[in-house]
Amino acid sequence: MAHRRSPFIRRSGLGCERLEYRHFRITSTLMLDFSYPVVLVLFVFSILVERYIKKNKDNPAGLPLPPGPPRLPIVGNLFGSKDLGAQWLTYAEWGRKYVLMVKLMDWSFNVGFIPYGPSSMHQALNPQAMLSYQGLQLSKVHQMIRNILVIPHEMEAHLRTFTASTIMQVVYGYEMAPQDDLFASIADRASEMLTNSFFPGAALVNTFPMFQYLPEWCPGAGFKNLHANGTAPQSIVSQMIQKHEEEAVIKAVAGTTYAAAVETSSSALSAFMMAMIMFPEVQKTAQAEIDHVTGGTRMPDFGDRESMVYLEATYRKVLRWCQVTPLGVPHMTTESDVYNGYFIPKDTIVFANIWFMPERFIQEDGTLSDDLGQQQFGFGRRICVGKYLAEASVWIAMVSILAVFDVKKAMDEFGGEIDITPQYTPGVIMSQKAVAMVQPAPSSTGCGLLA
Ligand code: HEM
Repeated sequence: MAHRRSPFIRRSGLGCERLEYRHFRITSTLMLDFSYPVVLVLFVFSILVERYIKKNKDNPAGLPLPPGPPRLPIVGNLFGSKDLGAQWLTYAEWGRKYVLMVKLMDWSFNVGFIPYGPSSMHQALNPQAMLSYQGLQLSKVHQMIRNILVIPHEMEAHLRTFTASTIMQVVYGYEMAPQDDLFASIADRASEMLTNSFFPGAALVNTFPMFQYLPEWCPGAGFKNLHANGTAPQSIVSQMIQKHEEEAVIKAVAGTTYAAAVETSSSALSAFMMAMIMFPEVQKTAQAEIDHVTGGTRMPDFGDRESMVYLEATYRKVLRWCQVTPLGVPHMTTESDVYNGYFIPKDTIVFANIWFMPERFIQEDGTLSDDLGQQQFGFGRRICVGKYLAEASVWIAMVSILAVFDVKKAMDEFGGEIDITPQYTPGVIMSQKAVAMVQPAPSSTGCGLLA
């Protein structure tokens, strides 16, 4: 039976490289003695033989691979996506055609991107711990509001600084400089490389372990000094040091957390700004609710969250409307497995395309599920550990911005509104380039509320 590979299921890039490298070496030796066509035939033949032997060993029953688009020898469907900038579109199309992907979610993949034992991280980010960060989050969000007021046209930078400075404090206990922080810029460069390297087609290493190769000067390496002089504020890193975790583990956890947190949270906030520009009536209703709860005389606080139903609905809708990680985070099978009669080879990379599947909110009996739209934080035991922190940060930023500003389209030099074309960046985390402008809302006293 002809075996075709599912679009969602790709061989590990590393596995392919090893295979190609081995054959390439054989090829180059043979090229000294034979003509090119002979070498080519031998090359392809050797691959087929190796695959046949391996397939029979791992899959003695000869089960088929899940259905998928036609694939090329060696590279599989590496180049199959015609939307390399928006892979989730192609994968959604393939999903409808070939696989009901949501069912694959039930798998228990044992993916170990990072040595994830440390309980410190889970303790530091669990719902109870969130109370201890509220003061920090409020101070960071108020700083952001002041920054927006001073330099309103650098909106994206302000959103990013807000998320980065909160995370730096929580993870490293490090107070970032208000602008151009050296460590933040180094960490951002590393994060950018990481988020662009998830897809098997990407040129860079496609898994998290790259963080263990980060040079000493990257965040994660400075913690020894902090510890030595005993002045480190409480943070995930300092707690791990106190528990005598291994240095490599601390680095991996800290670096991963920073990378996982900053881009995602600021992307969600960009989507919020975009939504406020595109749906001004929603903005007005949310602002009216905020003013009703605060009386327009103070900044909103976490204690107001339960009273702001419309804002809560807006928050949930924004996160669903613009899936920050439309393909989730790829997981890799550590063993060969069989699912619904299909053979899933070891080292297969599996994507969960969560980009647009309304069906996930409908139960088998046709009624709506009580899913609150949280799939953007992943699934199963590797679900986003920073979910509660992210929710609190994104919510407080949204409510604070709306309490103080009206969000509008930016103006060009002739005073005309600049139209918005939502654009998504490729990679594992997508973000929108919102062309936004803010001005103090008439209903509030602007930054006077922060005094
Ligand atoms: C809107 C913001 C965020 C979104 C949409 C988001 C989304 C995700 C997703 C989809 C995953 C993969 C889950 C899976 O493998 O199934 C993930 C993992 C992770 N996230 Fe987040 N995240 C956000 C914010 C944060 C924050 C603020 C932190 C840290 C404070 C964080 C830390 C992590 C970590 C450490 C992992 C890896 C967990 C593991 O592999 O076990 N994330 N996130």
